[in-house]
Amino acid sequence: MMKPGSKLVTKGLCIPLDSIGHDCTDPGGSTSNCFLLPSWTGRGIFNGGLNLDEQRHGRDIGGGGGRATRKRRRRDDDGGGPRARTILEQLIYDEIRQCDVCARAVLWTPSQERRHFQVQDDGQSPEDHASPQLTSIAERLPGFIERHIHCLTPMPCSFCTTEKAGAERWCGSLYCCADCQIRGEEGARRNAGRGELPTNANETSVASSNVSPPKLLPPKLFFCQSRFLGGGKVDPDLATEIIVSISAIEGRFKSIFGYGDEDVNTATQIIGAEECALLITTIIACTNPDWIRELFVFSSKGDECIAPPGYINSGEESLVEDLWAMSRSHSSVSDMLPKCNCVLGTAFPSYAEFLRFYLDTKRHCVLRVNLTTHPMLSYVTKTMLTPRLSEDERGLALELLMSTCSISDFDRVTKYNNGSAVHNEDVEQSSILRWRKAAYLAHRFSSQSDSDDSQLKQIRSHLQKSYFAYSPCAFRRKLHSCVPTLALSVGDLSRKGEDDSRQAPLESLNWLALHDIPCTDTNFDHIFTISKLGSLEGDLKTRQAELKRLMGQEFVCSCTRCQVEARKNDLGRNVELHFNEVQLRNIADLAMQHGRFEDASALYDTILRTHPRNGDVLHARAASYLGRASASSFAKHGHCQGYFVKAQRLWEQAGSIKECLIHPGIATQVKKQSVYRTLQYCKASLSDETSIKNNIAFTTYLDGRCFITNNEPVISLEECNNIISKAETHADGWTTSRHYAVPTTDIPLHELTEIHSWFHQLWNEKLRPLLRLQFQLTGNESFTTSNEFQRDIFIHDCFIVRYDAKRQKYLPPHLDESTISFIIPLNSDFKGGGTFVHSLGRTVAPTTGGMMSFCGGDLIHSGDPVVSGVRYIIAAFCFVDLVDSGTAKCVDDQIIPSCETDPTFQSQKQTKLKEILSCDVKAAVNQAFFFGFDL
Ligand SMILES: O=C(O)CCC(=O)C(=O)O
Ligand SMILES: [Fe+2]
Repeated sequence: MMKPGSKLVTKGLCIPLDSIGHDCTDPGGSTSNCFLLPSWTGRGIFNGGLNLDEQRHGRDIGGGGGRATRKRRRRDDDGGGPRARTILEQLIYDEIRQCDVCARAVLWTPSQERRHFQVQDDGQSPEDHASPQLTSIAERLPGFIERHIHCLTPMPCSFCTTEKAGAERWCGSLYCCADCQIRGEEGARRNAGRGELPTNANETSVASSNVSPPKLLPPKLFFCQSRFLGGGKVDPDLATEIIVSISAIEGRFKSIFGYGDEDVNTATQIIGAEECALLITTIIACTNPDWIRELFVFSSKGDECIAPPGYINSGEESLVEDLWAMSRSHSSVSDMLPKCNCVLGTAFPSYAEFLRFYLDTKRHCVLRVNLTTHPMLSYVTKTMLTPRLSEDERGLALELLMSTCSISDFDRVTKYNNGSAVHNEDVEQSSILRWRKAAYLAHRFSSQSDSDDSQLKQIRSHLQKSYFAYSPCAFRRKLHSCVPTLALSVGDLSRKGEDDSRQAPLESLNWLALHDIPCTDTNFDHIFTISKLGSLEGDLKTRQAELKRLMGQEFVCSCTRCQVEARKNDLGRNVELHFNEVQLRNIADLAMQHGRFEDASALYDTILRTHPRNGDVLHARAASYLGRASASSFAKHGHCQGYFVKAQRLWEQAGSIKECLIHPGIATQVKKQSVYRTLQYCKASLSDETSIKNNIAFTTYLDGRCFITNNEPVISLEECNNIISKAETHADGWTTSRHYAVPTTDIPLHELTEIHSWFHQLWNEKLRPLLRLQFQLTGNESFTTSNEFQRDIFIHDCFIVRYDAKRQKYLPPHLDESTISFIIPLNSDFKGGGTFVHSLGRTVAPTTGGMMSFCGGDLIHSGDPVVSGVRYIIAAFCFVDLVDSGTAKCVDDQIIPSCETDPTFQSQKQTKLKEILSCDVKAAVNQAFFFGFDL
């Protein structure tokens, strides 16, 4: 803290006007020490929302310079009341200019130097060397100077983050050390030519201060999906810290606006609901400049609701620039909140008016957001072009979509599909996805029975609700990392751990721990990092280039991921790397989430060199093989290039390591291997199998990518009923979150012990030969690399699925993680349902006990909504892979410890396995730890 009485040396001064306005301490609104800021806020200013609109006068600060598209309205009605005419105000008017650094209104001293504050901590009283007027202000308003001395307290530089005494203050909220100050090349380029402000070309300080600070971006608002690894946990002590700091912000929010949770309506009076909704557009847009135009267009809703024409398609002085400028202006909620006072109790008549206010003041507001106009949803409306739906139905579908599908879910589903190999004819998939989903929802709506009315009402009331959203800019000062620990996540904390996250309403923004965050460091800045990149999926070069573009040419990211990737060639080799296991693990897990399985494999291998018995890493390593297996194109290779078999062998070996027994993931895989006899088939000789003839007739669709059996079932009606009854009486009940992106309500077959031997026989005698025949796995060796290998089909996951009109009715469009999937309907006493295959353009449903088989990883399909009754099916994900004569080893065998052969251990293992598998694996998987705050 600066000592009282520190000397303020002002060689020219840049003082954000709004901070002066806020300094007014005159509760009665007397004129003595109030400032009126003419036409600046676009509304009246301080003092309890007193609207001084009519009194606005003064010079046009924009003055024709600055940004061409953002000229301030000039008010020449200079006849304001006495309040407007205090000497002080006049002084200030004379000194108002637009700061060329922060682009806000500032006081400007006659010396016209573009320097900001400098502090000399010599214990002398404040003094202004350059401006008698300001000295005069200082004398009359001691608090005013104090305030700025306070502001000049050495701060961590916003750009390099080192705390430096005498760091300079760029503007209302950015602190920049001298080193960074001269680096803002990007800013300088952008500022060049905006010569409206008084300059003195002969003074070097002018030249150097013509440099804008490097751009700092708000965090990207992205939605974390935990594919294999279930999110992260945060050390409880750290979590408390964050919650404390966040509630402090929230407390500030409440005290500023003077209301608590109960008085939520106040907030909508601040800015109309419509505007709020559009502001969240802005907020989201701020997180990704590339979205802005699109989002603004999509969020247009009639004339009063669109951004003024000048802001769209206006070339280089575009909205994007403005938005970035805004995001630079404030660094914390407490910094920005006081400035919202000026509009307390008012609503903007139109979006244009609001936007003008927003852009002119550059105030990030805490807002109430009405989700009915959420841009994401408008976007959905726009692309929802289904001919099946009438206008009304479309509206209803949209409503229902909003109520049942969180953005994160929407994002996940589309991402999931976009990320996978998709056949050419499915290029329209994303729009199909949207309308298809909407169609389901419309369908669901139209099938609402009377008893569901209350649910509908609930949905409707949910839609009427509006929500608070903090601008992510508030958290802008968090450090960037290409392997961030945090992401902002939308959702309701009270529902954490619930099975169906798709149902979570968008009631809060939370910080989501992307992986475990241990409390190892007292410097939270380094622990809590976010990504400022739009996408983390790029390689080192791409990311560094993008970061330079975003943060300034000098910016070099030195996060662990960048460091590790710079040494990519050393991964997996016997070279000292100096990265710890946790760091490598986080980077590898991120690669898994991105589907960069090769990168992930190399990183896991590196960890396994030093921690060969780490169950988590072995499991993840096997999962990376499986990822590569499902990324292999069946059409191109005809098999998984050995990766499925490698994954299985690794799980087998991991399951034989003492330390790995307690690992639920490995235990499950080992159990599946024994139920589906995966390894037995992997090692079996195929000669006897190829002779199996199948006499089950089927019809071929889509050039051999989809088959449906004709009339003869593969399992009898009695068998179907038996499975249903076994499933319905299964002690552990139905699971709803086994599959990460599009979960079904199901029971895995490996849990239904009573039917294991029946299923094995069915697989061996009917299903496997039939599938081998359909997908030509026999007699077509052109896909294999040598005579040593033959192709075969393996089950990776098989489960009984349950749909009903009241719980899970349908399954959204998706691709399976499989080479081949099959579906066997177990009953027919329901309405609706069936498998919709998008390339076929219709819903297919084999007879009960019949089988539909298809390239699950290539064909988009979905489960049509069940309208009444309950639909049961067996579904399975299978992989086609290469099998050798039974002796092949994984290429990476050397990194895997050998199996324990001790017989005592083997029997302990069996007991332990049973124990693990009887416990609630679901709970173990749902370990993501959320922390944050309700809004
Ligand atoms: O319900 C259906 O017919 C489709 C099921 C499905 O696609 C799946 O479980 O992956
Ligand atoms: Fe599927």
